[in-house]
Amino acid sequence: MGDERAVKTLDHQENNVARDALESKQSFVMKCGGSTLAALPDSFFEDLKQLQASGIQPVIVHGGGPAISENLEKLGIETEFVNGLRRTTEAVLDVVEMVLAGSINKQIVRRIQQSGGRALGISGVDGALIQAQPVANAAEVGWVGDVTYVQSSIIEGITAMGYMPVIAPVGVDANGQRYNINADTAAGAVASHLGTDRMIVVTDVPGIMKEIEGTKQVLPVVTVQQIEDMIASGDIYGGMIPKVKAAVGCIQGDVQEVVIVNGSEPKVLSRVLQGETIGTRIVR
Ligand SMILES: Nc1ncnc2c1ncn2[C@@H]1O[C@H](COP(=O)(O)OP(=O)(O)O)[C@@H](O)[C@H]1O
Ligand SMILES: CC(=O)N[C@@H](CCC(=O)OP(=O)(O)O)C(=O)O
Repeated sequence: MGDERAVKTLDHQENNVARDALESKQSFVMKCGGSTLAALPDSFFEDLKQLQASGIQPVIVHGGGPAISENLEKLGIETEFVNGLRRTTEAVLDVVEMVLAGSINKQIVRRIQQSGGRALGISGVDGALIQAQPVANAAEVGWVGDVTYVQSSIIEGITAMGYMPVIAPVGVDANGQRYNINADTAAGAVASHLGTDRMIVVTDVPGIMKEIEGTKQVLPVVTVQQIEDMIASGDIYGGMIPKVKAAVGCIQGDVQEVVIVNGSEPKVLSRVLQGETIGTRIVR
């Protein structure tokens, strides 16, 4: 066998072709959180299918944090989060890949197919789709990755075949090392590299909320500055932090807006795409 470690670069070709093809059609990236996956009604997937049938190309990136935690617990493997990132040992990484690229990914693909849509599941490892490097605080969190590149020609290939890609957020580097990537971070990177106009983040709350005069209200629009202030004040905390950070990261590029919505709202995706005021829009 040759020295596999000598192969240091991963494929970076043809992304411009992919971008041109996707830009000629309306596409959007949808991130679907583990908090909401099981509760998503059939009507959510029917809406997705209708969008696909009308020629819009959805690209899905999913999470699955609660299912990972459940499986780790069953196996007696300890888990903890450091600033929203799961401390990922080799043993945790095995379970992360098994759950995200296996059961959760296939569950979503099956639900889309049941609604009559066409979906193809893939993880960030396949075709080196999501290329990653260790996060800055890897000494603390272990095998957690930051995205360095997204091989978007693979996404274009899948959509050109008439399927919507369903992507599990596991990354890979040139040495074949796998990384656990926060799903919001992965979705933001996919949206940025594809250059889609919009990313829709589907979660279990109706948007970014703030207490105003004693009542919790959904903010219809927030700017990057407001997000920074709300993180500093503690109004945005926990699982909302990686979402807003991913949003801020991608709206600094080609992505025009990121919308955070509750997946149980009827026809939420098509309503966002039609420009209805729903959830929270994050704008520059
Ligand atoms: N300002 C905020 N507005 C709404 N939700 C918030 C806010 N700050 C923190 N959160 C929390 O973020 C959670 C969503 O993040 P998370 O549980 O990680 O969802 P997902 O699995 O969809 O990624 C909400 O359920 C809520 O507890
Ligand atoms: C590094 C890191 O924390 N990765 C996440 C990946 C899954 C995820 O992000 O799922 P949600 O979108 O459901 O939270 C984890 O291990 O839980």
